[in-house]
Amino acid sequence: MTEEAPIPAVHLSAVDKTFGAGTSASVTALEGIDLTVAPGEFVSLIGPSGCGKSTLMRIVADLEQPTSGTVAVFGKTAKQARVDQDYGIAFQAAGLLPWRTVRANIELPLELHGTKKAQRRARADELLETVGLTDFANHRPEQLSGGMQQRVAIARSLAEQPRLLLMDEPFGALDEMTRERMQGELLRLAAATGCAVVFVTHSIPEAVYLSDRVVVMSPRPGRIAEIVPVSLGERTEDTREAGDFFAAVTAVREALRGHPSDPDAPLRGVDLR
Ligand SMILES: Nc1ncnc2c1ncn2[C@@H]1O[C@H](COP(=O)(O)OP(=O)(O)OP(=O)(O)O)[C@@H](O)[C@H]1O
Repeated sequence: MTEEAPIPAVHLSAVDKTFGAGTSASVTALEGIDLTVAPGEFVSLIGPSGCGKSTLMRIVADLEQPTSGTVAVFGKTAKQARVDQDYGIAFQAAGLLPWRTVRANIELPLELHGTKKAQRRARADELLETVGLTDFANHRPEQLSGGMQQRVAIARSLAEQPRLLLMDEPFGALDEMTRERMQGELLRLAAATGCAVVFVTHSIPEAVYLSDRVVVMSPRPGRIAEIVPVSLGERTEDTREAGDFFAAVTAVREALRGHPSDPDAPLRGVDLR
């Protein structure tokens, strides 16, 4: 008996997106995107500024509609998946409510879905501990550093234990040390909950460190130029120093440049460090 393939976390087929179609200001942001993300898989999107990474994430999150093509999230329409809270979102700007405490921000998605107070509190305590902010539960976002605010946003995105996390440059505002620590924490959380992650970044090493596959996009109109598989096994302190790690970084860099023989090709908006 053959085993049936599990329903993908995300399945995009022939997705195009044109903003302002039919006007003189028409912009084709995405063209012919085919992408499947398996349950529990970690996939990063990387590409030059304006290549449509955020647009792609917004389409999966049902915040934007494709001009053509189909989108399925756990086999459902993007809209149904949103209604069913199948995914958590942590996008660039932390998007916290300034008048709510850290705890109340983390509890918000649970509150909106009618979770009882005691359960909300218990879940928030757990998440505060996970992101190392227990001592700041009663602070307001403005009393925290940018990195701490990002961690609150990540805790909030995990509140409902989603099977899928959509993260658009969540670590962009963090200093290097905090960023590396958060990368480790994210991998631990993803492994512990088994959730799939789609992650936008401008950093090649970050994409390689985190991902099972790195999706390299071409300049606008954004197409998938190449998908680079990363087989580094379990990440440890030493992973970033390993030869395999540098080989994968080089593979992504070359895919971004289009071909290896053109080292000076422009890579606007991509951090090569
Ligand atoms: N709401 C919108 N209306 C019109 N054009 C848009 C809209 N949103 C995005 N675009 C255009 O679509 C293209 C892709 O934008 P998008 O933000 O998805 O790129 P990105 O790869 O995430 O860029 P960056 O790396 O700089 O964040 C850009 O040319 C942008 O100007």
